[in-house]
Amino acid sequence: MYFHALIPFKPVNPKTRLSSILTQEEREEFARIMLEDVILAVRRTGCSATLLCTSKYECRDALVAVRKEGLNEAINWALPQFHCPSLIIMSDLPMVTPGSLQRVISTKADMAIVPGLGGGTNVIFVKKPEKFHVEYYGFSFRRHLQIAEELELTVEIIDSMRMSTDVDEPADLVELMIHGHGNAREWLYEHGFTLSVEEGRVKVHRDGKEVV
Ligand SMILES: Nc1nc2c(ncn2[C@@H]2O[C@H](COP(=O)(O)OP(=O)(O)OP(=O)(O)O)[C@@H](O)[C@H]2O)c(=O)[nH]1
Ligand SMILES: C[C@H](OP(=O)(O)O)C(=O)O
Repeated sequence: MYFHALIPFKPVNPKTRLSSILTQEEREEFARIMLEDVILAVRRTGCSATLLCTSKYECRDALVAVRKEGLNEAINWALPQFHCPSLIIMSDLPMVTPGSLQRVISTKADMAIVPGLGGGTNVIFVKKPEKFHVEYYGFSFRRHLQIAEELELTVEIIDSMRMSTDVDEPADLVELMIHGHGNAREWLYEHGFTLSVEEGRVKVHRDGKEVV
């Protein structure tokens, strides 16, 4: 099946919730590397990708549309232009694999959705994107199910640790450092992050100092 992926991406000052452990320059580099891991997984499923970027961005492996409006507005601008099954996937899912995406795109339902940690939405696959719209932020997972119900779409909810773990908060690094496989995980180790076990709990250190 041919399908297309939309990946929203904020290249400048991204991942502010990681500001306590990464400088702005590091967050920009880390966000870019997570995005590259996501693009690689998407392309390995045979899918092409378009980035919806808030500012100018060079990418060899995807088309880039610069959209300065907010996340919802950018995606809702793009959706009606796609006349094939479409994937909307966040750029901060560096644990995603082609196999986990394959489960999403092979759904028999009209739509598949993967929740994010804390009520968000990490992946949506919709067979008729021109009819759909998104409402991210807050309890967006519930809102996207409501939108599907209003449109009378059948929905498959996909239970996947790899795709549900978006890297937002310092504590999310633990999962990436344990279960990651790509360049984002490598980047953390190369930049001095390590794991240790103290009093039965897994902790993250950077250059010997506990950060999580
Ligand atoms: N096109 C577009 N994408 C966005 C925008 N804000 C965030 N994104 C992307 O949307 C996805 C989810 O965003 P967040 O998890 O909130 O990422 P973030 O805004 O970089 O992180 P925080 O500053 O910690 O909230 C990521 O792929 C971001 O790169 C925006 O205003 N426009
Ligand atoms: C965009 C938002 O992401 P979060 O802020 O939960 O990472 C959401 O999934 O609705």
